[in-house]
Amino acid sequence: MLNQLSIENFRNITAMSLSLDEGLTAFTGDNGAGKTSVLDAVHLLGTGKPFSTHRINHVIQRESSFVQVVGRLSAPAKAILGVRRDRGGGGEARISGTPVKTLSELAKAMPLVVMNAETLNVIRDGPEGRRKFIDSFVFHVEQDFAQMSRRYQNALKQRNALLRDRCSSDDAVWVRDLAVTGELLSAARSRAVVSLAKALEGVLSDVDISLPSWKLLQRPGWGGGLSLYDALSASSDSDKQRGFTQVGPHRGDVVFMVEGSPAHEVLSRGQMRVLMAATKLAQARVMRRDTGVSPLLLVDDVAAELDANNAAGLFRNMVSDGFQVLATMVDATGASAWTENRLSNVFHVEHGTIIDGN
Ligand SMILES: Nc1ncnc2c1ncn2[C@@H]1O[C@H](COP(=O)(O)OP(=O)(O)OP(=O)(O)O)[C@@H](O)[C@H]1O
Repeated sequence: MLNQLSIENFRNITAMSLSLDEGLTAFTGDNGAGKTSVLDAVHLLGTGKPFSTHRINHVIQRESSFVQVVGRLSAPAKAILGVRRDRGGGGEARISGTPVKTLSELAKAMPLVVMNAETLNVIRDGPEGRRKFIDSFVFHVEQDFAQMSRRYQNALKQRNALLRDRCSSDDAVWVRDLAVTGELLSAARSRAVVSLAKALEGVLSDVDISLPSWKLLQRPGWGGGLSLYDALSASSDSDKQRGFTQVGPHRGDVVFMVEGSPAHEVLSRGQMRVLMAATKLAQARVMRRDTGVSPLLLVDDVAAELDANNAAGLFRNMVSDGFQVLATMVDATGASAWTENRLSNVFHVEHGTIIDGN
């Protein structure tokens, strides 16, 4: 659990220090007050990167040369996490004073699940967001996934560089590496999809969301019942002509099917967001079950994306499941009722400052 948080120079937050509790903590305030920035700063602390942008300079406060976030954890182990990023590109991340070797150490120390407009719209948006979603989930539940994924991405980069430079005669070693690591990645995604679908059934019934008959499917990124090695060989001439690798898990997808069709053809936008919010809660449940560590839920303005009943059901379940939840909302009138008065704190934010907490 995250007990204490200090943020320096993050967007419009010059300096903020907070004590946090278990259960639901709400950040309220007007548009542009700095609510999302608090959650995004926690994301920087847990992953080394903000969720709002790929460019760290965009979140470093104007006129400042660095951003820094420090958090004190009481569980799964007592630890102090600290991340500092500099405008010039430098920075460091530490866990209890020791510099981390890879940012994934932060994610293991403080696993996060993010629900925001971007993550709730992945069913409607392109496959890249869905791959990112499933991979960030697999990363937590499968030990070797990060290493395997890095090896696959490296082989892909090397082979694509050869294909681009028309030197593909030398690509055999990379094709073998792609085939081996790609099959393993795909199998890991497949296992994740099965456990996610099972947990999602539970969430839908707990929250009382009814959907027409649905399935969650993994598309591996190559077809025809071939091994990846055979698919890469079959696509080799075409890859050489086009200058890039056209088959493999980097072209895979995770698709919700509803009544036999892709969900985005059948469901309303709101229904897709509800389904995805439920899927994120399912993800949190599986992460806790499989790793023994409760993820921290960052829930950004989700009440605005869902109808009152579904929002109430989801928040009630997040809290009764025992997750620590940090959520932004314009005001907290609904939140207290949703959580049956177990709202642990409300911080009112104005101009990047907490002006009221209770
Ligand atoms: N690099 C920066 N330096 C200073 N201020 C910034 C920087 N980047 C963004 N801001 C400002 O930070 C403020 C905080 O935005 P944030 O998204 O946290 O607001 P919010 O309270 O979540 O609002 P909303 O309800 O509209 O989502 C915005 O007013 C934005 O203009």
